[in-house]
Amino acid sequence: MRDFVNEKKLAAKEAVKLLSDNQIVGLGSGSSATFAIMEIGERVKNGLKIQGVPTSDKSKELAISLNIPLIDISDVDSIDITIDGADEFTADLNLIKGGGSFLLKEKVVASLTKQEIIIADSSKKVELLGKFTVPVEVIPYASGYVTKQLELLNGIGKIRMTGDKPLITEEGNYIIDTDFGLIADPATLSDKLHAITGVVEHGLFINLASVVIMGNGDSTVTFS
Ligand SMILES: O=C[C@H](O)[C@H](O)[C@H](O)COP(=O)(O)O
Repeated sequence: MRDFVNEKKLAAKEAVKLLSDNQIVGLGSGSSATFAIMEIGERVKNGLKIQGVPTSDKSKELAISLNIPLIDISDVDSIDITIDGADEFTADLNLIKGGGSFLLKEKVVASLTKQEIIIADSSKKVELLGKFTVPVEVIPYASGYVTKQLELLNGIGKIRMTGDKPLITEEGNYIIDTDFGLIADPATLSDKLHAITGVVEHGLFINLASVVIMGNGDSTVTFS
C-alpha cells in the first residue's frame, strides 16, 4: 500500500531544494503545496531570503505564520519559481487543478511564473486527463447558461456545493465540476471553455508546468 502523504512530503522537500536567495516564489495551494510552504518556512528560518506570492488566503495565512516574507502580485513583473500541487498530470505536463477551488489565483500565478514546479503523489499520474472532473469557475449569474454550454461540449457539470449551498470561491464565483470523460485533446477543450461567456477560468493547465516532481514510494521521479 502506497503512502501518498509521505510521497507528497518527499516531492515537496525535493522541490524546495530548488529555491535560492532573492527569488520571488509562488506559493501553491492544497495539501501538497502546504508541505512545500512548511519546508520553505524551515529554509527561511535558516536564512533563505525569498519573497512569496500566495495563491490563496489559506496559503497566505500559513506563510505569514511561518514568517515567510510576502510581496503583492501587483508589485512583481514575474515570478521566478512556483511550487504547487495538481489533481492529475500527464507525462507531457498537462494538468487538472482546482480540487481545492483555488484554480483562478493558481493560474494567474502560474502564468506569471518562469519555472512552475508541480509536486504530486503517485496517484496523480494518468495516461489521459479526465478521471478527475474539470473544475470550471463561473460567475454565479451565468452558471445555468454555462452548464448548458458545457453539455454541448459533452460535459456533465455539477455545481460544487458546501453543505446545501453552492461553494463560493475566494473571488466570489461558483465552480462547475464537469465530467468530460477521458480528454484526448485538452488544449482544444481549454480553448473551447475559455470561449464560453461567463466562464472566468478552468482547471486545465496546458503548457504551464515546467516540471512535475512525483513522490514514488521512498523516492521521487521528475517529469520534464
Ligand atoms: O485548488 C486546489 C489546487 O489546485 C491543488 O493544488 C490541487 O487540488 C491538489 O491538491 P492536493 O495537493 O491537496 O492533492
